[in-house]
Amino acid sequence: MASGSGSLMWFRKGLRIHDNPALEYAAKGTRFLYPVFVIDPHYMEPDPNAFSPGSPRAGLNRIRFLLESLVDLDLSLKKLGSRLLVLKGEPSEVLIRCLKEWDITKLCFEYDTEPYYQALDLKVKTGASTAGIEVFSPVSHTLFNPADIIHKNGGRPPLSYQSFVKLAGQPSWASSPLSITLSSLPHVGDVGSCEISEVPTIEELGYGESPQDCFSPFRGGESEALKRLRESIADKVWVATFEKPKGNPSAFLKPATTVLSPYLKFGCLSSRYFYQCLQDVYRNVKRHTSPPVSLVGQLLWRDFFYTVALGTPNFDQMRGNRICKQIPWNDNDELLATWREARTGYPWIDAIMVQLCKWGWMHHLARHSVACFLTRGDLFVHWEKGRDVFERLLIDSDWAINNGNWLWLSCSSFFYQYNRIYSPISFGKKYDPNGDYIRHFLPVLKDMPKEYIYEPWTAPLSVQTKAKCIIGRDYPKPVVPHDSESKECRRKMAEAYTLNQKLKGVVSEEDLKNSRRKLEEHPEQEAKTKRIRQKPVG
Ligand SMILES: Cc1cc2nc3c(=O)[nH]c(=O)nc-3n(C[C@H](O)[C@H](O)[C@H](O)COP(=O)(O)OP(=O)(O)OC[C@H]3O[C@@H](n4cnc5c(N)ncnc54)[C@H](O)[C@@H]3O)c2cc1C
Repeated sequence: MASGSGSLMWFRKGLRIHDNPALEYAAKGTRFLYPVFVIDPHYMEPDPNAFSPGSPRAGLNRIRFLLESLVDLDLSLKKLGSRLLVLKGEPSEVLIRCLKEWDITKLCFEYDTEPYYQALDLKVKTGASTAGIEVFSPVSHTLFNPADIIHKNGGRPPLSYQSFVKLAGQPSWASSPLSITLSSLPHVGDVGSCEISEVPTIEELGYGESPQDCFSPFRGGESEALKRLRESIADKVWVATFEKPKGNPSAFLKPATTVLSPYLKFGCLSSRYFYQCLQDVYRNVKRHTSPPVSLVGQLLWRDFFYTVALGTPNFDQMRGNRICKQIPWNDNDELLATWREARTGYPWIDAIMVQLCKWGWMHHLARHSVACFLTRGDLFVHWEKGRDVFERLLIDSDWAINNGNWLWLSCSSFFYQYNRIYSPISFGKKYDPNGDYIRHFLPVLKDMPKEYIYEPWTAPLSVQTKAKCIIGRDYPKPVVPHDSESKECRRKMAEAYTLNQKLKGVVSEEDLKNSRRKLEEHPEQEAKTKRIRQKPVG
């Protein structure tokens, strides 16, 4: 048995010292404090069969970002007289063993709305409570408590941003300053026989040399988050005039938005602290933009999706999800692979997918473009498949926000104007006529003249030869012809919407099969699909 009673602070997200109510409570009135992070092999161990380096659930960039965040947290804890205890294994088993071994009387961790954590936390809470251990699990990942908003709305989540904002009002904590610094923490007690390690390196986790083409420019950790936040808010005019969706999705040397999403995802940055800093800027300028387009408006979008996700059973799938339109998406894995592997033949789409793979982050409108292209715009592939790719590769991958935005972009929920399709050619050209973004992420096209950079298959052979890029050999021809396929997608969406209306959201498997068959039996469409599979256009 270890040296006496103490508190255990279980870090999962919330990888920070500032504004961390669970950590503060854990540190209060205790002799020993055990700050713990459990490495779940399921999340971290390499998957040799994955299409790109990483584990089954996370790409290498996000694993690296997490490890960097843990190293930074450990350093901060050390400055306060403590350290991070890293353990490995199934988290609930590891935790319950530690609680016993260290004679813990108080267990603290941030409340999490994700289904994975809801199930895990229930196991841990039950184990701890049965042993008479106090459990403190405050809501501090979001501005509001999503459960409070659902309660205020009579037990159902608000389904529009406007109604969400109205219900939410001002956050209760906003009027008093948040706890930003801690001067010291209680020591770590005896760790007994528990196997503790330092934060592992990416190599120690079993990943070989990091491939050069998978290296995000964004470093993880609270220190980096606070630095980035300070830099973002230093330009008061920029903050005051911020308006989304305005902004250039192709800006990569200096992105048009804050790139704070991965830090918010892991809780290296408190969304509440971010919110207070923005309010401070607003107080010091004559006028500023407002939700939904302002920066505070972006944080409210985040809370909106957290609230709907918590209150919607099966939020992350089409089947059994009452807010999701039932659409007979195709399961064409070949089409999916061309999209995922940046082989669609549309440089704007492929460059974005390369940025996803290399950086794990892209601008919001770039995400719009590729999500629309995969689903209702061109390929008509199921949004859940695109969601999975984003979920694994984004460094800011966030269960509620990612699913919410895929539902949105595929016109399955929240947004229903399926006639408005992003052109994979003209949309990017509007922002970047020279195609610098494409040239950077797709160097094979770097010498293609600007007239052809968005449609290289239209370049005469002499131009392709001069640019050292023959279409169909060095870079693919378009996987589908956008003009006709987008028309076809609109037709399928119209048909699916009519069916959904008829069925009022209750669709049986049989109905779905029938509707899929109807679409496939359309002779005109069948002929076209065959033509496309055999011979890509261009
Ligand atoms: C298909 C698709 C999938 C997406 N998946 C994710 C995801 O997994 N994780 C994620 O954080 N964002 C996701 N987004 C939302 C958005 O694209 C990113 O939050 C944003 O681009 C992050 O960049 P930023 O931090 O510079 O944003 P900023 O514009 O600087 O906004 C500040 C913060 O507000 C929040 N925010 C901004 N836009 C949104 C939005 N539309 N919905 C919810 N919160 C928002 C983010 O936390 C962001 O960091 C997705 C968007 C699409 C279209």
